[in-house]
Amino acid sequence: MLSAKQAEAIILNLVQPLSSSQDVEIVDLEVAPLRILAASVSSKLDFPDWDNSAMDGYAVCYEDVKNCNNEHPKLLEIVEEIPAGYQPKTTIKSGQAARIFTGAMMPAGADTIVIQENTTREGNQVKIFAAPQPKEFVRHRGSFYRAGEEMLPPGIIINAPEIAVLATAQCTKLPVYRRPKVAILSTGDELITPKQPIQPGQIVDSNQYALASFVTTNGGIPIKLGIIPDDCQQLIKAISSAIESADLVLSTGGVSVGDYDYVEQILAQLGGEIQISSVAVKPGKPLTVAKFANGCVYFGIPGNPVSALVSCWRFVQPALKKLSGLKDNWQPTFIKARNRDRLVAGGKRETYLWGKLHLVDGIYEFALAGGSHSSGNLINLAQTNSLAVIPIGQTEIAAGEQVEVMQVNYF
Ligand SMILES: Nc1nc2c(c(=O)[nH]1)N[C@H]1C(S)=C(S)[C@@H](COP(=O)(O)OP(=O)(O)OC[C@H]3O[C@@H](n4cnc5c(N)ncnc54)[C@H](O)[C@@H]3O)O[C@H]1N2
Ligand code: MOO
Ligand SMILES: [Mg+2]
Repeated sequence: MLSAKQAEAIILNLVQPLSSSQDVEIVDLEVAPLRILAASVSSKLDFPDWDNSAMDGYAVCYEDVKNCNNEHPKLLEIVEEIPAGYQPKTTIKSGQAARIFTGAMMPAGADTIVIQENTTREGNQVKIFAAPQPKEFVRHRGSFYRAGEEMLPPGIIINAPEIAVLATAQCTKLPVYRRPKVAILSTGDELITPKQPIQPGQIVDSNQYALASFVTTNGGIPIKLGIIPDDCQQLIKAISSAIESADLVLSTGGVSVGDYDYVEQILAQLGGEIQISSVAVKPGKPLTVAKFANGCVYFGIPGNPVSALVSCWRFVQPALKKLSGLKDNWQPTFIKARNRDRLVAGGKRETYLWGKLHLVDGIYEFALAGGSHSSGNLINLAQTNSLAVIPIGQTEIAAGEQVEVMQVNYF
């Protein structure tokens, strides 16, 4: 059986990023948060575009004030007042100063700012009590950014800092990758929607909702195709239409060895190349992955609700990230943590136990979710932010020992 790492590598190899020429839409800056930039952004202007003052004080010529101190203050004549947004008119000469405020343009002739705390004002004059450093508190033109250089590279997610940069570049419309389309279907005769009255033997299709939420919070568009009974003809119809309409397909159920588990044979029948039919992980063993000629990658995800979400976190999320145009950081984040509870595993498969990471005095601690760690128990999965990983061959990690933990992150 494939290891989790091998399966991850196969999956990342199967998925190709959206095209930076065809799969792009132009959006307004206001709706750009959490989208992925599809092209490099630059500006025709330097930043800052003119020398300006970083402090409230006086713009002076350094040579005039370089030797002054409390005993020998320097008296300068104030020839102009420069608030932010005002264009200075006067060139500062030796013996002169301009009153200036944070963010205001430096006047010609001056090269240094003296903060007002080191001065006293006497009418039209200012007394300087402390020598500044040469060019102190001047933000020089182009010192943060040179016109024409790349400001933002393609393939990054847009958050508040990037929005600030884009606004500064006056980039009010920008190219982002379209959101990946992810078709979702639940297979199983026993499934009903949360709105239907429940009969004995039936269970609510929670996977459809969980997976749609997972896709949305990972930047994709979920296309919910509903519940498909364990019937070959109906499955063939639903699966082939899913493959035609989406970049990725996620189905749950029907991938194990039961008499009604038809998904893998249907994928092969529809021309899919089966790349993975099981992975040595618990939960999630019967994960089935196929690639279709149109580029669509199909994930046949085990039906148990915990297996379904763990498979999404471990294997679908990297695929979705790569597909979406993100240039790196596709793989989950693994960290070391101190293990609060005793953890046990079967030893035959890499085991994922769900729980919460806490940061205590700068050290991560993993707290196992209470209750059953059955892959059918979705109740104690709520509030999970991480999965403890117990390697193959290991059956126990004692409380207090170090454990590797996979963080369950959203974009
Ligand atoms: N003899 C064996 N039996 C099983 C094996 C095995 O190796 N040998 N593997 C087990 C493992 S591990 C898993 S995981 C499951 C996977 O089963 P399937 O993917 O075929 O899923 P189903 O049989 O259709 O359903 C399993 C379970 O999950 C419930 N389910 C299904 N869909 C949903 C849904 N949309 N929402 C909520 N719950 C759902 C379903 O009712 C079943 O209880 O196979 C084991 N068996
Ligand atoms: O692999 Mo299954 O997901 O153990 O329950
Ligand atoms: Mg089954």
